[in-house]
Amino acid sequence: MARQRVAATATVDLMGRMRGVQERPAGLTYQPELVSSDEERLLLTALGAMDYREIRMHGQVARRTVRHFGVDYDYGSFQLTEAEALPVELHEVRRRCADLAGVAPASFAQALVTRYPPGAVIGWHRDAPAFGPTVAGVSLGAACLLRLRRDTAGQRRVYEVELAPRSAYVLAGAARSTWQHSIPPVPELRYSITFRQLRRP
Ligand SMILES: O=C(O)CCC(=O)C(=O)O
Ligand SMILES: [Fe+2]
Repeated sequence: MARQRVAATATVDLMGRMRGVQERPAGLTYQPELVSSDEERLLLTALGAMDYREIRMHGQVARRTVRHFGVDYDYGSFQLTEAEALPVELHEVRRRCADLAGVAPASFAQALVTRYPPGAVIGWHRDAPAFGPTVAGVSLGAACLLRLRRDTAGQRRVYEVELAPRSAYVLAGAARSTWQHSIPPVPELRYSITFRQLRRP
């Protein structure tokens, strides 16, 4: 989603550990096994058959590709537009994410499917402010790391969680509004389905 430019300081040390003081972000929820292996297979089949669109930001094409449902997001103009409805295969996973997040399923107006081929990343960002205070995501395929960081009075706070296949996470509260997050290169093909609310005017 929209990202904010940050100072180019090294994120990890030579051992690949994040630099900074460990702190668990308030508002971060992690739930393993949100979907079963059988459900994951069906979802991967459905997602594998979809078409994806490239993301071009600042003239660069990202390795990851995306498909939006409900509400589309233009990465160049930051505009939201209506997109095709959520396919029926994704209704149950949206319901479970909404349960986990404690929101109404229909409030997740947008579903973003992201396809990460091996080596694809998402850089440091906060999700666009046009979206509401709760974001939830499901991971399918390869595991990856979700990194979080925030800077306070000259001190960087960091946190890292492994996103196992079939797991879900919620970013709410400070984890959504204050912390930035990123995903370092994924080892194998991974998909995420992330759900967002629209901010009320
Ligand atoms: O792939 C994910 O789980 C996270 C993606 C993400 O941070 C985003 O689309 O804003
Ligand atoms: Fe994000």
